[in-house]
Amino acid sequence: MRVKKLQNGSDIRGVALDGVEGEAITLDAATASAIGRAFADWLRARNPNAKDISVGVGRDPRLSGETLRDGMFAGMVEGGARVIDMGLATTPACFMACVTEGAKYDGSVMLTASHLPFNRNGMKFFTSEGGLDKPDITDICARAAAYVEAGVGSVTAPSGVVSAPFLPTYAAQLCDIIRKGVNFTDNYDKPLTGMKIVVDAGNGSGGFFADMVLEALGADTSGSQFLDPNGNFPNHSPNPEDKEAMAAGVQCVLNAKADLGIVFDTDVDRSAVIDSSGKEINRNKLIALLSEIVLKESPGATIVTDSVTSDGLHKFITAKGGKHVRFMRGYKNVINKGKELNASGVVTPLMIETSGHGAMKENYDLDDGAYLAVKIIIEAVRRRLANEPSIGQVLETLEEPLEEAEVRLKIADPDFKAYGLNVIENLLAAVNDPAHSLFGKCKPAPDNYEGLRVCVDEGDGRQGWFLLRCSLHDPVMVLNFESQTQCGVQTMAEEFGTWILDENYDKLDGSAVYALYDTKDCPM
Ligand SMILES: O=P(O)(O)OC[C@H]1O[C@H](O)[C@H](O)[C@@H](O)[C@@H]1O
Repeated sequence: MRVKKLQNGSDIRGVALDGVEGEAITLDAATASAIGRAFADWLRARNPNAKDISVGVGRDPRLSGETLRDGMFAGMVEGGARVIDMGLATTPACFMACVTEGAKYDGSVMLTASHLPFNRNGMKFFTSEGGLDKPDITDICARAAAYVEAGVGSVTAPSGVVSAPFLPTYAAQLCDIIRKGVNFTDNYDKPLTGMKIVVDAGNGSGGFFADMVLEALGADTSGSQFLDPNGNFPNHSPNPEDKEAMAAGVQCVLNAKADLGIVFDTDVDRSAVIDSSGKEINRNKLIALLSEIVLKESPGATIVTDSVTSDGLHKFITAKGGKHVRFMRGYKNVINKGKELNASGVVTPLMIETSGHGAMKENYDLDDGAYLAVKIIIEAVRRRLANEPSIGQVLETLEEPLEEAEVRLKIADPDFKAYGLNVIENLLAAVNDPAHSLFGKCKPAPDNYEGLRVCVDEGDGRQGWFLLRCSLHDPVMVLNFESQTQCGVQTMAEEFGTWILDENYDKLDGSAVYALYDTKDCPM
């Protein structure tokens, strides 16, 4: 097993189960044991004087979860740690266990591969300072690789592991936040009485939110769906970016005639909501809604997002008096940028990716889908009682693109990063070259933090854009388009496709972009 290859940015990801052709297991109990021991060592190196190192381990419902957990426990105990089994958990709850009285573990691990298919699994690591960063994971993987090489590491769960489920404590914390947030109702204990809120947890870890939070606060959650944890994810991918998942959530809200619907990803670090009319509030719309909420609390504040957010979102935030920093893709990049701005005195209450990973300064800079849902619920109740327009109506001023598309172009070069950066550099030269006829009326967008975002004048005051960047992890280039014109994406794709053909990029597979214009069907 090549442990170092399992690093995926600030997480660990691998194939943990057989069953998918061509996907051999890369993350087994022995590897988990080595990683567990490495994490215990890493924590000990961080706290050399600590008498005792405690580590909590939680997991999502993946079928490989218990085997990997047992391996981790074995390695951690061999590494001298005291281990606590938190059982079914969410990623943000695992962090909260490091800062909550009564737990306050030195470290925690969440076994999850987010929304990826059933055969994958992975790990996210926390201390009281938040999620570990890329260099920390590199360090842990290097330590683990040495244990794997030396052939040490038991995979049998040690005896005496304490079981201490943390979700009830975490849910009680969320209930308290809602109670304090809506304390203008005369029913402090059950402030959601009279509200119907449904949850679609996609059979991930998020089902607890329906009974332990919403029902505990008096809401009617009947009609909620896929609350039971099931590692086969038999209904839809638990992923608020996924069209099928959102369509299922919309149907759930409409069938139940609910005031609000909430869709979680598997490990609940991401979410989206649906208003009572069935309007999907994910991606740019979710960011807009949360911006509206935080800009009321902190007028003039800065909001950090990833790079693929829409022009409409930028206008929305600035029209509300906020400042928008359109940073890079990658939730850790977005969160770290927000932390950096806050540290330098720039008020930045919200850092959020279009994927639904959203963190707030007031909540430990932690990307927590349940916390975002809590903020939106508080706002929905406030608006209802104040007879203000509903949360869906807030988004009426958010301009939405007429068409949008994302394609991924494979790079067949071992040095794919350098290859991709070179393509981007050449694209910039072509866009800046007035003699270049290819892109006609276009110019680089200001503030490109990654790749190249190109603004395209589509005539009659309309503006589209496309963004070419290197994937954070894969040997691919990612190309996003947004257009305000019918067939505008097709036009931009054709110009881009022609350009890469002219440039003879023999290691860049353009088929996904050609497919956007080979078909005469549009709009997207
Ligand atoms: O660069 P890409 O391949 O599109 O991947 C980007 C994505 O990678 C991971 O999934 C991270 O969790 C996301 O935060 C990030 O947006």
